[in-house]
Amino acid sequence: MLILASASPRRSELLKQIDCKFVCRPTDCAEISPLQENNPEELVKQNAILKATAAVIAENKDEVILGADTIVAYYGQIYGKPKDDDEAYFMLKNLSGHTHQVYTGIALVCGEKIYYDVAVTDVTMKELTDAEIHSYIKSGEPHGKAGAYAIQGLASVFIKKINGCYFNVVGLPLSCLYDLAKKADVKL
Ligand SMILES: Cc1cn([C@H]2C[C@H](O)[C@@H](COP(=O)(O)OP(=O)(O)OP(=O)(O)O)O2)c(=O)[nH]c1=O
Repeated sequence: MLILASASPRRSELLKQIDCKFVCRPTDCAEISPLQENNPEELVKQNAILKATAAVIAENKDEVILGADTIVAYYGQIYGKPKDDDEAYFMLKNLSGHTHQVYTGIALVCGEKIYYDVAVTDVTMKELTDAEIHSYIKSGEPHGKAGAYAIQGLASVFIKKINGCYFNVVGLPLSCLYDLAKKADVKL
């Protein structure tokens, strides 16, 4: 049985999209912050592993547990989920008119073994006016999204170009997960 160690509705939706049977088991584990680890690839890898291992139940040894973590990286800065509207404004103002990277780490815990991988996608955002940013923040969509936007939502009209996996940006790089599951000999 696959366990999704996540509260993200996006991750659930993406797993359903590939007809995967799973159960959600979100945890409240302490994550590593960008202040502790400023390498984006390392940060999402470690947090994906932390989330997956936190969901392990010792007696259920045959479970396979999936954890994931998504962040936005722009010019040496790492943006997670904005804590309030001001931080959302700061992130969107900086991302406006530029190309940034979205990193998602995925980890599969299978008994004693841990398999992991990291996907990265370049996303180019249009130049946004202050009015556009404020009206977008008012929609509430930035809340709970790394980098304060959702490519799959209202922010889709702000996206000029992407290079890499779209599903990675939404929170779960599906082709990367497929390859990792094959490596781990797990059926999705
Ligand atoms: C950039 C971007 C991020 N996101 C979301 C995906 C993730 O849910 C979220 C990043 O936060 P995460 O900390 O990766 O995940 P989460 O807190 O939502 O869920 P959990 O830790 O329980 O697994 O940002 C989008 O939905 N669309 C986007 O375009």
